[in-house]
Amino acid sequence: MNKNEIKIFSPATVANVSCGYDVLGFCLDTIGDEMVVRKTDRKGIYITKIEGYDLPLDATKNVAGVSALAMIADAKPNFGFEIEIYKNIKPGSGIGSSSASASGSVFAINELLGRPYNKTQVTDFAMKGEALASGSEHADNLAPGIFGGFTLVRSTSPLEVLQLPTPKDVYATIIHPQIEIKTSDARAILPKTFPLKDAITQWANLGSFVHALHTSDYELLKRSLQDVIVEPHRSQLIPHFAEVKLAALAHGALGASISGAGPSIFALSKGIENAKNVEKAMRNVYSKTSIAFETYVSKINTEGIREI
Ligand SMILES: Nc1ncnc2c1ncn2[C@@H]1O[C@H](COP(=O)(O)OP(=O)(O)OP(=O)(O)O)[C@@H](O)[C@H]1O
Ligand SMILES: N[C@@H](CCO)C(=O)O
Repeated sequence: MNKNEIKIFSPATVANVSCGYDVLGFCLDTIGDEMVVRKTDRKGIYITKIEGYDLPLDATKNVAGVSALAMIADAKPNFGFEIEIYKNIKPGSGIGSSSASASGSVFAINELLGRPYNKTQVTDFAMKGEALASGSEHADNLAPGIFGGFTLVRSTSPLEVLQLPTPKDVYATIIHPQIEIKTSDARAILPKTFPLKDAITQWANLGSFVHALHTSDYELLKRSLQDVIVEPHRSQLIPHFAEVKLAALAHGALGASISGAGPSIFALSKGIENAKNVEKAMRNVYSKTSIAFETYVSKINTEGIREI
């Protein structure tokens, strides 16, 4: 018997991970949204409650509704769904706020339907919602949320997601300065073409990063966490980015860069003590400014979205 209602935790995620613009991502554990989804007799998708941030209740204007509508257009159930969203991830934060909603609704509906779709298909429906927020279909926040751990999106059409191994001692530190950067704006400022020598550097780093995950080679991980394509352009949108990055590296981070489209900055470290030292160093930089901020230290969440 399928359930009538489910409550889920939909975690925040870090996309790009320095060397993997639009393809690489990982899943966090200490911050995420909660959602309740229940079956209802009236057909369609109804967002009945949103707490935390001011977002549209209209299902066609909310990423959670858009992905859910795409799923039910395919599944054609003879009932509908009500969605309640309890948001903790600030929209425009760079840690996958829109992605958590777009993937959470379809994960939950798939569970209530008795899991007719596999994780790749769930991600495909979620991409329809994510496109509403960013103006393009990309899955580098969605895939780690749905699959857990580190993921690589080899292709979006057709969608192919590779689940990568998570070395057991890797921890993430996030600093989120409370300014908003819209993903669509951060995408618009990027050049359309790049010098071949930069592309070579970037794909060498991406390949090495994936190899480092497979072999738990922390020194290689450190050398690979570099972005010569996107960071030089987007870092100008984030106050004190260079100081935060330098502070993180000086206090033991393996690497640091912009989380997704920013303004959040992430660092990866070996061991939780290093990750906490990096948090302190990052906080020191912003403490000297008038910009409000939040920080998080998190293990890599290898499960992804889960029922609670
Ligand atoms: N359920 C929702 N949750 C969050 N944002 C939503 C939702 N529905 C619609 N939006 C819109 O999506 C935009 C935020 O998405 P955006 O991709 O810019 O931020 P983000 O998801 O935090 O960033 P990133 O993808 O870089 O991690 C806002 O304009 C917001 O109004
Ligand atoms: N890869 C995306 C992630 C943000 O949604 C970007 O950086 O624009």
